[in-house]
Amino acid sequence: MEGKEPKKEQKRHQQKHSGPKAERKKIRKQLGTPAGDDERKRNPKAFAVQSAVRMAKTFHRAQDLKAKKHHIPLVDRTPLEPPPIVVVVVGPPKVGKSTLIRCLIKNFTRQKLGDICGPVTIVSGKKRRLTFIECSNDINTMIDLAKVADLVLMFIDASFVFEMETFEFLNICQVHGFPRIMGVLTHLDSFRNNKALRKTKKRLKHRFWTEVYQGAKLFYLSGMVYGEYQTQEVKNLGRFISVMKFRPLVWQQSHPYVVADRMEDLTDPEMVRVDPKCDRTVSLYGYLRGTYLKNKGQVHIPGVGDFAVADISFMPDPCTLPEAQKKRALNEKERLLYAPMAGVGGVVYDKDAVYIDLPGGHVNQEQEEVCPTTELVQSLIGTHTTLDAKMAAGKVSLFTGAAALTPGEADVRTPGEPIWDPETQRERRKAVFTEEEDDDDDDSEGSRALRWKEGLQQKASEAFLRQQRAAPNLRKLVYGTGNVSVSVRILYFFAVNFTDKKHRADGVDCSRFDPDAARNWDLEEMLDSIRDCFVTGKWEDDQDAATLQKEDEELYGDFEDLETGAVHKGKAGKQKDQAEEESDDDDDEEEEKLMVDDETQKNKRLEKKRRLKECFDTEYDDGDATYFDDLKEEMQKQAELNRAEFEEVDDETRVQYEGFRPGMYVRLEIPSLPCEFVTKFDPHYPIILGALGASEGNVGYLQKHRWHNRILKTRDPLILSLGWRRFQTIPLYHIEDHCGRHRLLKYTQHMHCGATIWGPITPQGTGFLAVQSVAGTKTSFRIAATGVVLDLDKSVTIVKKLKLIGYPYKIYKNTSFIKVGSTIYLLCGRHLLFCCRTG
Ligand SMILES: Nc1nc2c(ncn2[C@@H]2O[C@H](COP(=O)(O)OP(=O)(O)OP(=O)(O)O)[C@@H](O)[C@H]2O)c(=O)[nH]1
Repeated sequence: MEGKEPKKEQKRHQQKHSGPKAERKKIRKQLGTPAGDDERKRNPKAFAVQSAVRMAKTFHRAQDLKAKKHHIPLVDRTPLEPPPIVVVVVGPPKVGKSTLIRCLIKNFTRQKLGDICGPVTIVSGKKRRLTFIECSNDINTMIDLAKVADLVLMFIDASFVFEMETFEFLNICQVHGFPRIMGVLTHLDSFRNNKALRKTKKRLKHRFWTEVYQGAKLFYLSGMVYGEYQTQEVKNLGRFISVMKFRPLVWQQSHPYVVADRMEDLTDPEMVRVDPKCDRTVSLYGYLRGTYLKNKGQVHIPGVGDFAVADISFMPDPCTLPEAQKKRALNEKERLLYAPMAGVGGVVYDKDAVYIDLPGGHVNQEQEEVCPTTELVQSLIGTHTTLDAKMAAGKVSLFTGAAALTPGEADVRTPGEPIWDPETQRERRKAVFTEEEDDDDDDSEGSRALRWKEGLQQKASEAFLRQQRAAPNLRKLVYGTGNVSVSVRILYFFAVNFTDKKHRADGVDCSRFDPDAARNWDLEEMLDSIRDCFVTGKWEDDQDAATLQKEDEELYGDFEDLETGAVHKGKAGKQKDQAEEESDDDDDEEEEKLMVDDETQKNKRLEKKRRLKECFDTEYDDGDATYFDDLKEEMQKQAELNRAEFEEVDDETRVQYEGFRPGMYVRLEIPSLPCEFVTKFDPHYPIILGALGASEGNVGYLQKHRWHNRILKTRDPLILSLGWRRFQTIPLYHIEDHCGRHRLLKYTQHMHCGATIWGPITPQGTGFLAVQSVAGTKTSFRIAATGVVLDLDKSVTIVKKLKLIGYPYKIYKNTSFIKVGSTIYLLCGRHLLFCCRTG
């Protein structure tokens, strides 16, 4: 048998079809018992509670998470044809906002759009339309757009990490209801090192999660190809947006509002010629959102004011959803794009104007190729700063890898101060966190080198213990444990204490085999000597195993099932009964009768119980449904009923009954708007029309934002954003005393305090925020305070501390009259009215 042995084919595994194991498997398959269950039964110790404290903690945590998910179900008022979803694209300047909007529009509609000017509406799918709005870094724009956003795409420049704009917008969102927020990381191609990229991604993701919620989506845009983001990444992002679900926000659901995407000046040109500053009549167009809007109401335009609407009418939808329910994707004709402010609208013919969209007219002109001859001229035109400014902005790096220093900041730059970016020619406001330094592994290298010396003694004792446990005890192995007791005291190292020295000296060497000591187990005496060592033996004189077992049976053998009334007898009991039975042969028949009676009674009882349980189940248990589900179902039914009521009626009649419903494309005519609205019109600023009520006194509750680096002073004007409005007001800060009175504060302190302001009536519980100035982006963190409306009251009593010096005029028992100037004050004994200091 040399050399090549024919290759044996491996025997394949044969599945067992019979035997106990196969039977067990079959039963498990039939019952559908999960494998874990079986393991739990087989090895109960492994699954037993190890620590009651940890168990309690885990349980509490699970319950907390469960309870957090519960919320009062909100009525779904989304109309059958909902308005386009407002996607607000936010981020610091030059982070890539316009580029992404352009890419997304191209992805959905196959059209190129040059300048992103005003809202851009597109049909993104069979049932969804999207309105993209780019948010500039003006605080007013940020505040207004946070109120109407359904989805926020938050851009973060990974090469520069977080900037103040991001946190400002997040803070605004927290106050005005929290829309869905998705992070987008750009400039990832600026990382040369893969490890640094991975670390940055991770760090930014966790920081983002802290601000938004754990697990919030963060998209990575890994680089650009020919001035655009990678097609596949844009496609994925687009897909994500098209299927995203939104939770209705309370403020948005309860207020009708329009984000205007078109504006027409209807003022008579003759009037403008005569008086260029005359009030203008303007018509604004947009999708109605939120809830139903009645004709001829009042609307507020943030930044402009309150205006009565002269006329509202609905128009044909310029960006209609596909009519028939389709199974496949949209065809080219259905991929609509509507952006009148950017000059795209197809053919629009209505009351105010006729628009004819010329295809290709809006194609990005900037992206034309730059030929080498014009490159120099182009670069000269593109220069925004002089050489001096560039020199001043230049940076020097003293050591390789060290942070670059500008001339001015060589020694005085504090964290959080604006940083000049010569590439983008702008100041960037980096957000600095204290914990970031802890995370930074590279920085803490030196300190880590010294840290190993901490707690040396404890570490040594732990290591010794570990070693002791792990190493096999050779003494035990060789000499056995029989006659030597060793105690090691751990606290004092190596203080081994042999307590049984004498015993040990006389001990038998168990390492040797002693043939004399071998016992002959065939002898009866030898067996007798160990007979009582077992369970069945007689351990002690008065404790025989057999008698003990008997006693146990007598004690615990009998028991009565209190539910069914049946009596179970132990073995001993039964034997006793048998003896009795034998003696009472005559009563047998009677007993049989009784037994039958017992049986029928038991059955009756069981039947009664079963019926009661059924009744209980039908009343309280509705399968797996809970109260929450019932509530939701009820709301759903009501919503369907409401929808069905006007389903057959045409839009004209319907509008008269229920008002304009959300999702309609409406035109609002507003007379007497200030002329600046038209003359200074900039489509990059959003125009929002929000419906509202009347003005009155208003009291708010306020806390200074911990990031704002100045304290707020009573009577210093503050700009508040409350409801739809932004307005300037003079707050009075106060704090509640132990006796319930409001004491005036000169300055806000680093804690919660009350603020009384004069402002428009807004429902209690509405959030608001305050800024000291809306101009520019100079200050580090612009949001001065955030809070919530606590109370609506015209008259509030705020007391102020007064310091008066006077002399006792008269003293009567516990009361003193003090004279300050010509006024006499009453001073009670218990200092209820005043605090008195004598001296
Ligand atoms: N290398 C690189 N460049 C990018 C990336 N994203 C954007 N850019 C470039 O950054 C520049 C600014 O992009 P924009 O889309 O205009 O940025 P923006 O946020 O709209 O800027 P503003 O409208 O001025 O606030 C463009 O030249 C882009 O090519 C990126 O991920 N990597």
